[in-house]
Parts: sequence; C-alpha cells; structure tokens
Amino acid sequence: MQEEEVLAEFRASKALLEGHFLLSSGRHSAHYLQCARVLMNPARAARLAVALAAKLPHDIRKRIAKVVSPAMGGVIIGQEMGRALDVDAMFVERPDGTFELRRGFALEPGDEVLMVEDVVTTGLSSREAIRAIEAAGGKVIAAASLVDRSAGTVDLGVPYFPLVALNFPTYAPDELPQHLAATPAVKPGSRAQP
Ligand SMILES: O=P(O)(O)OC[C@H]1O[C@H](OP(=O)(O)OP(=O)(O)O)[C@H](O)[C@@H]1O
Ligand SMILES: O=C(O)c1cc(=O)[nH]c(=O)[nH]1
Ligand SMILES: [Mg+2]
Repeated sequence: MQEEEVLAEFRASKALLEGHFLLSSGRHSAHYLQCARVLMNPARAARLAVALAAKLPHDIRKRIAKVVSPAMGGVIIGQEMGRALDVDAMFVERPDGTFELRRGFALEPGDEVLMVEDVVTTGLSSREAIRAIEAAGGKVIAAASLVDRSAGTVDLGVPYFPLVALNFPTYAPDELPQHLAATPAVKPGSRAQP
C-alpha cells in the first residue's frame, strides 16, 4: 500500500481531526489521528494490518512468536497484526498506571515479540510497553505502528516499522501558538493526567 492509499483510508474514515488536542505525552497539537475510527471497519483494519505486516523484513517477520500491544489504541491493530502474521496477539494495560499483562496473558521466557501501536508521537507509550513486555519475559525484536507522528525521529531501541510517517507539529504546554492558546484542549486518549 502506497502512502497516498493509507492516507485515503484515514480520510475515508474521517480520522484526521483538526482542533486543539492534549496528547498522551502532555504535548499539544492542532492535529489528531483518531485511529479508532480507522479501525472500526473490520475490513479496513485487516487491509491496513496486511500492509503493515508487509513492511517487516522477512528475517524479522519469520521470528515473531507473539504480538503485544498497549491498550487501548493498540488493541485492535494488534489483533489484526496477529491475524496477518498468524501468531497470538495480546495486550498490556495500565489500570494502576504502569503497563502490565493481565487477563491470563503470559509470555514464554525469551518469546520473540512484535510490539504494535496505533500511533507513535514521542514514543513514550511504546517504550513503556516494551519495558512491560520485557518484564514479563518477552524479547521485543521489533515495533510497528500504523502512524509515526515523529516523522522518523523517534528511537524505540528496537527496529521500528510504521505504515506511514507524518509530521504534524506538537507543542509543549508553555509554547502554545496563539490559535491553540485561545481554545480549550480536548484529550481523546486514556492515559491518566499527571
Ligand atoms: O508516542 P506517545 O507520545 O506515547 O503517543 C502515542 C500514544 O498515545 C495514544 O495512546 P493514549 O495514551 O492516548 O491512550 P489510548 O491508547 O488509550 O488511546 C496512542 O494510542 C499511543 O499509545
Ligand atoms: O500523541 C497522541 O496521544 C496521539 C496522537 C494522535 O494523532 N493520535 C492518537 O491517537 N494519539
Ligand atoms: Mg495508546
């Protein structure tokens, strides 16, 4: 799938939002990709997962034993990546603030894992998820996401394969441009506010 085709899927699902958003990292942006809208159509979710799986080099792809994603945003694309790669998919969640495997999910010691996200902006959630997977005995050999909002600048500590890389500006709370400072921010994600 070419970048323009991926963006067409986002546009068709009305997932490209404009306004004033407080992101998971605490940074602000005038743009938000609501991946839940992209993934609410199961056929579209499956198509995008097949395209994302095709981004993985063959030597990495054939080693993947499990897919693990950070909830909530990673759950649906993680499940679809499990289907595309024909491996089990599970998720980490943070009811007490730190990602952990729950619900009877477990990794075998040394299981080679693909960490799958919906969006990577600063990489904070991805790095936290990778830590949780490794604490549970897994070995994260690569990461993948539908969107890399860092436009290729993020370092997750493992090879990282996004389906599409975009560069929407983000701002620290004390450096908001006038047009954002003038409107209240909405926070679409589920990370607890500090
Ligand atoms: O790279 P980062 O700066 O960490 O930002 C990206 C993260 O933010 C969103 O999750 P969020 O914490 O908003 O919660 P959600 O997955 O429940 O929507 C998104 O799903 C990624 O996990
Ligand atoms: O950084 C985020 O929290 C974030 C950005 C974005 O565009 N979409 C999203 O779901 N989360
Ligand atoms: Mg998330």
